[in-house]
Amino acid sequence: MIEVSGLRKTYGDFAAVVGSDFEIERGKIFGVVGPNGAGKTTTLKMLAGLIEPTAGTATVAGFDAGDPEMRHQLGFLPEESPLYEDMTARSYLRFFADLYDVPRDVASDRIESTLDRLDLEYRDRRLGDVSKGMKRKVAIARSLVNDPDVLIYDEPASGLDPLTTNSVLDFTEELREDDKTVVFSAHNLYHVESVCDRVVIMNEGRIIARGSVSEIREEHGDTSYRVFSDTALDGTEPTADGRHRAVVDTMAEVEELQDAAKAAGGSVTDIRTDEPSLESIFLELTGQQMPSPRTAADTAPADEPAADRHELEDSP
Ligand SMILES: Nc1ncnc2c1ncn2[C@@H]1O[C@H](COP(=O)(O)OP(=O)(O)OP(=O)(O)O)[C@@H](O)[C@H]1O
Repeated sequence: MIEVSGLRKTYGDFAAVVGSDFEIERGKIFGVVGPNGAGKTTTLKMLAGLIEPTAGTATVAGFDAGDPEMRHQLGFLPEESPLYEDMTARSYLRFFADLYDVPRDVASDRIESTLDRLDLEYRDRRLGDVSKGMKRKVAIARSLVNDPDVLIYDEPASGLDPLTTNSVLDFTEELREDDKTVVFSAHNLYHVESVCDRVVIMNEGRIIARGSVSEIREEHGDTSYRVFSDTALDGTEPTADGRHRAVVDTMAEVEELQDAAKAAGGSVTDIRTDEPSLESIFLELTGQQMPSPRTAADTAPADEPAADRHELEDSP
């Protein structure tokens, strides 16, 4: 559904996106994760045809990104989405449905069912008087008025309270059931962990990791195993409950301990796997702390871009 090859965007001698390659299948949810200034918005805007790549290609639903035909297949949610404050949710969404020439009765059903699924109250209240979370939900509903196949959401859950964040992420996940293809960006891995089929982690314009979150955990984190035996072995320490414990990094070492316990006339009684935390993976990959899960920390001001990105090996 989406194919990206060698996608690059430079501003003068500064590379916002250095050269991305990825593919997204129809009906999948794809996360673009990274700290401030990583190049997420630039990537998403190139996919949506809103900015032109310096090099490389992006194809969406068979069209070049930027082809006006592609726009009919696409719903885009910008990071900041100011709404017409004097309109109500209903009138605002009907207005956008008219712009897309959606027949009135179809639009009405679609809008009401989307707002039901988003659990949006106060549909006839002035948008200037509703909460930030409700505004975000209305902006999400707007992305769906033309029933597009592809949705591109820039930080859909950023800066929202935890309840609304969950509701927006759950809704995003549900779009898969409608066979929508969704690309969305987030500052941290928590926001994408349960929702995305695959993710790319970007830093300083580059994709630095890709796969499912569990694949990324496996590849980039240090899994360790706590092995408990009923016999003292080389490398074990006694525990308070009378057992003996060793901590090892590989399954081969676990097996060695099992063999050693057997040879000593005992056995391994328990093996616990300690998965690497998402924070440690993020820190290792990006050199930056991951913002706390689902908090307003997502709205923290952007860091300065790294200076060394000005020394481009791949300037046009
Ligand atoms: N029009 C522009 N001119 C110059 N530099 C730009 C422009 N747009 C973006 N940049 C720079 O490109 C880099 C990537 O920006 P981008 O908005 O894609 O990052 P991001 O990952 O979406 O960050 P955030 O999480 O803060 O939204 C940033 O350093 C930004 O300052």
